[in-house]
Amino acid sequence: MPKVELRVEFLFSAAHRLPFHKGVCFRMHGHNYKLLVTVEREVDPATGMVMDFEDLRLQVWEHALDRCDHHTLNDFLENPTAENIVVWMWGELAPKIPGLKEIVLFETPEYSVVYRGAGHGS
Ligand SMILES: Nc1nc2c(c(=O)[nH]1)N=C([C@H](O)[C@H](O)COP(=O)(O)OP(=O)(O)OP(=O)(O)O)CN2
Ligand SMILES: [Zn+2]
Repeated sequence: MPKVELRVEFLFSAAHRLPFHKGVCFRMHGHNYKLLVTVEREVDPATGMVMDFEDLRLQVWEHALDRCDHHTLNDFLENPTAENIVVWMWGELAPKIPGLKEIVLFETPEYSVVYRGAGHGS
């Protein structure tokens, strides 16, 4: 069966401060984050789906976003840069979501990070 990438978009809000930042991000502030989660699997011939979009949505909220949305990220990440947040999310989601392929985290509409797991790239 063909492999297809399935992607779901999420929006959440969180507060953070960057304790090692030399600029204004040292101070507590917030972002409306956008998250794109991609799963790649073979299409199930019985359902015609990689997985149900709704199942992926529920799993991402349960395993990662419920900890983040309307919370202070410094409560569980020492230095919650976008890079550290996306790596933390990967660690939470990869064991639960077979075929997790890519996570993209937008901290602002212009600034984003992409992570595909430790085995990807050099
Ligand atoms: N490589 C990284 N650089 C920066 C990060 C990061 O996580 N990784 N984070 C920040 C700050 O969190 C900062 O808040 C980023 O947003 P900012 O540039 O302040 O843009 P805002 O939209 O929040 O504010 P405006 O003043 O309205 O532009 C910095 N760098
Ligand atoms: Zn910030």
